[in-house]
Amino acid sequence: MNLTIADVRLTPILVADPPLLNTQGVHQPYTPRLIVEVETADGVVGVGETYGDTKYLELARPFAEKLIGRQVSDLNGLFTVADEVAVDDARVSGQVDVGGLRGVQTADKLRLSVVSGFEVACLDALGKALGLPVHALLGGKVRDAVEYSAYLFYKWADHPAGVAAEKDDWGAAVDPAGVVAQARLFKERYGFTSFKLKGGVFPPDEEIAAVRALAEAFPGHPLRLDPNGAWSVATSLRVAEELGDVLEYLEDPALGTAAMAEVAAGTDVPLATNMCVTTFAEIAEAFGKGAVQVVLSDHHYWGGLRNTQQLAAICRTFGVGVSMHSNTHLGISLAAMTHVAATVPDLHHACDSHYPWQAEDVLTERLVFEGGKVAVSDAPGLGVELDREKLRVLHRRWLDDDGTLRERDDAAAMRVAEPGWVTPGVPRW
Ligand SMILES: O=C([O-])[C@@H](O)[C@@H](O)[C@H](O)[C@@H](O)C(=O)[O-]
Ligand SMILES: [Mg+2]
Repeated sequence: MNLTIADVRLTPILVADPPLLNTQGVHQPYTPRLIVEVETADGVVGVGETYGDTKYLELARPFAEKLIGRQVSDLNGLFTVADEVAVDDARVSGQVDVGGLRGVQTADKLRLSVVSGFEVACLDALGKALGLPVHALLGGKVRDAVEYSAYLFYKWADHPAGVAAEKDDWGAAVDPAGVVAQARLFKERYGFTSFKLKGGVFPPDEEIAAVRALAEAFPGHPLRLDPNGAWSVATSLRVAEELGDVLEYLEDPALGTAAMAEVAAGTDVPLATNMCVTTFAEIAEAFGKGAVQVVLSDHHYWGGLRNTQQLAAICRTFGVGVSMHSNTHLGISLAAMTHVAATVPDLHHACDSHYPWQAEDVLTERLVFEGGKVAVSDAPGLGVELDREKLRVLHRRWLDDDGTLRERDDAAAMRVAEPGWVTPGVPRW
């Protein structure tokens, strides 16, 4: 068996995305992702996926060249190689990613986001070569299915008139009744039993009313609200007080560790984050201050599946919960999330996933949620197969784009509907 990396292919794509609202604005009609393929000298191909904005591509290209001749089994070596890839300072100093939605922006985090795509591709190739599923390479699954939550968004029925976009069949959701109707659809289509609402879109009282409506429609079901740091400490505490009886946790109510610590000190509602703890360097302060009770790992920016396991071990040590964050992603990443989640013993919350919003994928068969869960595949590697024709079509879309959609920019998308729109200052309420 020859595990030497003989070829690496990078395919940036644009994937259709519905008009989902958040505190920054609205999703663009197409969003960038990067598909990574690693091929061994024996012709075994492993696939990975990560963020596709230009700054990730800029790093992925030199990184890919350095991998030729290395072993797909050399997962630790990926971090050494990453350190050799220069990050343009202009990409990080004073910069935020998607208006701050992905937390702090550092050179290391950019590198790790690139590493994760390659790590998953190497694990997939290694698993296929050895005849083992990825979860086995990570130490073995402790559960046969991984639970996900319905990721509810305020949403328009369509992208603004005149904008080239794919039509979706979810309809609009701009008030409590719309949110409940969307939740019912999620339950009907995928069997989800816990619900997360992306907040920070409307004044807090409207979002409180939406969560109350969800609690009435789905009594006893775990509920979460995530305004992406849009609220002041006082507002966060008021929301916690009003919804404390129905919330499983409140996610990033206020921005930054200091504000989160203040909120945490004033409420018994657990706080979750995918914004103030997104790197190992941020853990000590946040845990020391008791700022967060659940860390939502995103294996893309934490540096892959094995780093996610390390994060889970640190969380366990400090009595902090762990679950998973999601940003727009396709089936390769859902498969990767499912494999690693299957290996984490203390996973007590359903993971997030945007996957139901992505009608397009690059796989021959979509992953399926049954009863809100994805079954953990025991097939070699990730257990997914790349559909080259679908990949070609989505890549063509990326090639044809004039550059405007190659960077995620929710504020720019909002300006199409509201020309004066600027990214709201924080706290917004
Ligand atoms: O897709 C969105 O609009 C979300 O707001 C996303 O960008 C966040 O990273 C995320 O899902 C979250 O939980 O904060
Ligand atoms: Mg969040």
